[in-house]
Amino acid sequence: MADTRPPLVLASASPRRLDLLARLGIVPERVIATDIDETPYKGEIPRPHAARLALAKAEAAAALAPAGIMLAADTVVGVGRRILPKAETEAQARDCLALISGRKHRVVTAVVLALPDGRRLKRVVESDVTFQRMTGQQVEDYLASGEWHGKAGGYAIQGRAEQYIRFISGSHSNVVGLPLFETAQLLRGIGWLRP
Ligand SMILES: Cc1cn([C@H]2C[C@H](O)[C@@H](COP(=O)(O)OP(=O)(O)OP(=O)(O)O)O2)c(=O)[nH]c1=O
Repeated sequence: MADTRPPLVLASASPRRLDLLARLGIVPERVIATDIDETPYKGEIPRPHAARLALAKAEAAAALAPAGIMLAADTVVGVGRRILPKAETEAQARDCLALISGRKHRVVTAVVLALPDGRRLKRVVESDVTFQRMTGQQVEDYLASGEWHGKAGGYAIQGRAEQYIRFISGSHSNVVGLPLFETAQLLRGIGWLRP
């Protein structure tokens, strides 16, 4: 039977999100990389920040592909009320690691669907990640790997950082960048995926 569903557009430049979607059996019709300002507002805390940016990415893509269903997400690493940066320099990554080493932090991913009829659906998912206390040598080794580059909180659970992660509470895919359980639920809710 012909597929009459609106095309699904991934509003993200992240190769990880494409890979995660593939695990739901989904290959988006199109990928639109958005370029929005990701600077937190003054005093903005992780959860509303992630939700605001995911919606902004969805809206930016919807303006380019109004007939499609936009799927956008934003992942933020928070320590308390503080939002850690996407580490662009080694110094930033070092600061992030110093903050998360030996303690628990929160990873928040907001997922937004923007539908052609104007509806906007959102789920915000939180996972807690506990790092062991990293030795100075471990920090140096990790920095030398370069895996921190461009990553929220200065690490990527899907790489060698996982050896320092003692415990995770919540969704692993959420930490990587797209919570698969909730994303599938959203897509089933609009009838795009079979129940
Ligand atoms: C904590 C953590 C973050 N990250 C990364 C994923 C993202 O690159 C980054 C969060 O930034 P995002 O702004 O959510 O995503 P992005 O810049 O990769 O893509 P786009 O904005 O186009 O959707 O942190 C990991 O890959 N693994 C992890 O364990």
